[in-house]
Amino acid sequence: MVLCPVLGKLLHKHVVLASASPRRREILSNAGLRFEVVPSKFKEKLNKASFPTPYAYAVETAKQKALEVASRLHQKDLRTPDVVIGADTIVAVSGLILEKPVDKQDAYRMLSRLNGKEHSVFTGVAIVHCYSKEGQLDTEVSEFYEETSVKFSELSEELLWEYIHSGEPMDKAGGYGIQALGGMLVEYVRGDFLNVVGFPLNHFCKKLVELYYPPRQGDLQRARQDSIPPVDTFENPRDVDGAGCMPVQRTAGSSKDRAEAGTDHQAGGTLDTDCNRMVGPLPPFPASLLELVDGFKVSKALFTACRLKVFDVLKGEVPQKAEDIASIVDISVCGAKRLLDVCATLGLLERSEREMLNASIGTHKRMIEMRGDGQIDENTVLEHKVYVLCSTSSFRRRGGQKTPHIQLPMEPFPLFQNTSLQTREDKLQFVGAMHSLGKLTTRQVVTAFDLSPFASACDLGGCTGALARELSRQYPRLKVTVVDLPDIIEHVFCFQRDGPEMARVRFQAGDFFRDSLPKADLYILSRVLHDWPDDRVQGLLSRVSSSCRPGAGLLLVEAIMDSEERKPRASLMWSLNSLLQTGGRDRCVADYRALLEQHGFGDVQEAPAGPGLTALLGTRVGQ
Ligand SMILES: O=c1[nH]cc([C@@H]2O[C@H](COP(=O)(O)OP(=O)(O)OP(=O)(O)O)[C@@H](O)[C@H]2O)c(=O)[nH]1
Repeated sequence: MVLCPVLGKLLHKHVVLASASPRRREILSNAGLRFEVVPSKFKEKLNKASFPTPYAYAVETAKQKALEVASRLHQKDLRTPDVVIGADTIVAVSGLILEKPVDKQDAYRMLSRLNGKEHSVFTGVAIVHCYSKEGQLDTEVSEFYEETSVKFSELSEELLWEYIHSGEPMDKAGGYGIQALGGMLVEYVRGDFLNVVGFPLNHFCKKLVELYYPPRQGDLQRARQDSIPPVDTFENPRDVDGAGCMPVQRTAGSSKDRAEAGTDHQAGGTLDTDCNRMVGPLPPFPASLLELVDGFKVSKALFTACRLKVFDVLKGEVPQKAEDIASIVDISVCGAKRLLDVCATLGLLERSEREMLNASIGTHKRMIEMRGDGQIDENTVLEHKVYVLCSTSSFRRRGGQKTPHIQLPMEPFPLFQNTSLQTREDKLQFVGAMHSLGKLTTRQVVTAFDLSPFASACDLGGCTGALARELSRQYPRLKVTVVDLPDIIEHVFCFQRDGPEMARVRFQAGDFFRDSLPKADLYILSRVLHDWPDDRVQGLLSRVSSSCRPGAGLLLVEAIMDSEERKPRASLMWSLNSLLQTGGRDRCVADYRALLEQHGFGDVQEAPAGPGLTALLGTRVGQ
């Protein structure tokens, strides 16, 4: 997993580490970077005296190491790498530069110099961007160094020799390895520890930010003025991508990078006028705002349980099973399970094994009922349009029949047939909410896996194309088709302005349950399956599967529940929500894996895809 978002910028590039150092390899791969290792053949014998400072020597050596690898790979007619990283670590003490000892005596000389003193460790780093122009190698070199101070204790001759005989000093700058036995020699370290070990990861990430998100004039001033970053308000769908709704972001990458990605803007950085403006570091995820937005669902679940007299049934403190409670209060078993799960996760019920036990809300019940009655009138239902179906009647068995599931209309996108979403304004508001919500995680979704091997993608139920836009931005060769209902596609223009990435995005109005699916190397179902009842999910996956050639991918993105379907709370709330609105449900990873495998997708991989979301990527096996 990539923790530092800027490392994601290198995710789709051919990155080469021009180093034989196992420590550098470990530091970078632990950080989530994917790269090839090609040790440099550059001989480290530059004339030290010709450099004004020790770090200038380290930086030049790092640069020469990286350039040697870049030109060797280019000449060998291998694929010219996109980025080559070189590094050189040295120790500087009393005006001397110490590199790796050549033998034990040399190690002894070095360690004796360091004994009882403070010294500096410098690592020079070169990041070389490579371009092949008409067969010629063109490079852009960025370089920096990091300094760390290290103080050795007073060490006895005996200890020094014992350490030298361990063999550890031989491949290490200054003759010691701080990360292993050599750590015992060190009294203190001031600065970046990893820099001593061989690679200043923190400074490296900062350098990438500088390269990929160069500051624009006015940013600093704006940052000072905007103590609270502006957020999407959901008020006017046209604002969603409009100016002023997101913190201003910078355009990424070198000019070549941007040209490839189709996001080139004027050098020097004028305002990024294409509308998504998600190219910079990810804006903070508005978790607490979303919690507030969804807060009414929590009280709604409580009031509903009260009105259904769930707590009365349990007041005898005799544990009851969900099935029994369902039967007593006359609701479907499926509805009871989900409502009780939510009540349990809210702490309103205690769970003992597979049974439910009333918790301590008894004495407060009147207050809850009074508030609940005031607000859950079945006609007003908290005046929230999307949640209009959530009333006690939604849980009732239809027509007194003992059906195990709630009966709900199963036409495509029932929300659009919901009486509360009849006007164009209502629909726009709903699509706008979906667009804003989707946009919060598009970047994490499209970078959860390296999708660069795919040439075409089809985002089924892709709504306004927020995900498609980000896909196109991140994968400059990818062509994306968004399929959604005509009612939704009709409103796309309200949310997407033209921009270079949109040239590779096309919209197809249609019903993915009925109409033929466009051919693609990768199909995407992002937050779609949970909206549909099981038979519809099976039908949709089977349609996708038969549209896939062997090797094609299917990317599922969903909020995942734990295997017992007891947490997280947000997923339980979503699952209850899905049941009430569309008859769907959220699932655990094993269920989604099983679904993928059942429909011919193997090698299923799993990765986080933003707050609360998980992505699963399966590959269609041969038919
Ligand atoms: O505490 C520690 N200090 C230094 C090291 C390791 O020392 C070497 C430094 O050598 P250099 O920078 O020339 O790198 P090489 O190993 O020769 O690999 P290249 O192919 O990149 O030239 C480096 O490996 C540090 O990791 C240490 O481990 N601990």
